[in-house]
Amino acid sequence: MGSMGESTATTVQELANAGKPDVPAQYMVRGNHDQQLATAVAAPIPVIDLCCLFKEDGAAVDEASKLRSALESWGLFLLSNHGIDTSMMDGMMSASREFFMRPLDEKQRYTNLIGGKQFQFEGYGNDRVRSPDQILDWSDRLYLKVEPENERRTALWPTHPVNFRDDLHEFTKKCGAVKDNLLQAMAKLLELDNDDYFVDQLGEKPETNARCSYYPQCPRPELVFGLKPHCDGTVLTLLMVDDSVGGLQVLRDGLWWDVPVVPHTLLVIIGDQTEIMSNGFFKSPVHRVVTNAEKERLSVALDYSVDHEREIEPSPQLIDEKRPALYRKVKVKDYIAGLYEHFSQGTMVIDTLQI
Ligand SMILES: O=C(O)CCC(=O)C(=O)O
Ligand SMILES: [Fe+2]
Repeated sequence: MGSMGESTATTVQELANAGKPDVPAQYMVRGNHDQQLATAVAAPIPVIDLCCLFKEDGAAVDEASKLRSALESWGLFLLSNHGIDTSMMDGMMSASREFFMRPLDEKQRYTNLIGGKQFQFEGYGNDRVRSPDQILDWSDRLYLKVEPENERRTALWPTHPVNFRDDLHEFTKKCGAVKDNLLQAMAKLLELDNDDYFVDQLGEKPETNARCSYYPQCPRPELVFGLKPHCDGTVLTLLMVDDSVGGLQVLRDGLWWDVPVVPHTLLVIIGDQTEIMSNGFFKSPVHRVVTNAEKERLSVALDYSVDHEREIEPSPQLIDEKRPALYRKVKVKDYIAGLYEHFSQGTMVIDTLQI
């Protein structure tokens, strides 16, 4: 097991495959976890039709108001008609699934532990362990920076299955267009004078990261998180989830809700950077993944961040006497660093910026 500043050397997949009836204490939720045991209710999360948003008719107006309400309330929504072929989505999901099914020693070639010890963000493995009392998540992950393209560390990109690299490259390209369209639609909703406001804020070297997550079956789902409650620290996340098992939940009004699974939609999750730039008009939701005793689960996410060297702040167009700036200006690099500190402690970094 890892000590301070290291990651765990054991994968969750190995723990799950050992077939023990219990889980190590480090994975068990401690303290106040009454919410963990509560059964969540299916959230009435809307499905937004991307093409419809860009039509020049009444249907577009209705779709935009659906989007506004989703952004102001849930902070996440499902997206249909996004232009990504179902075959490409299925291909990317199965490439990711096949990767996790490869032998452990093969996956370890892409480890996120340099020299078996020192943690780096990219690669295959688990979260960095920062303190002995950190609650660990029941998931393994392959984390890869996909943009800027010239910063890809191809050595960490799996060679098996053989289509993995091409699939991820193509999927990234397609999702990039979806992200730009969404950011334009969001700027329009806020009546910013430039529809490209958010796209421009991304800067010269925006960062996109891919996260393929694998949540093995867990013998103690009532005590163990697949992924502990957090907000995404990005502009937004595009997510493909397993269509055979749920597990993602979102917090609203003090209750946990199940996010419904609709095959071949993309789940869009608003991140903290959008909450800050929109001066809180759009919310970054607290969400988590619960574990399942019978079924393993898989997800593939692309998350989009403003260039780490830039600063973000509420758009001046969204500030007035009635609604002053709600967040301080922050350098994205510092924000992301703070995010991981807070994540391991189970707290929210955005709270530190509130004015
Ligand atoms: O696996 C999922 O459904 C969600 C993953 C997630 O929230 C994240 O990676 O930030
Ligand atoms: Fe997330």
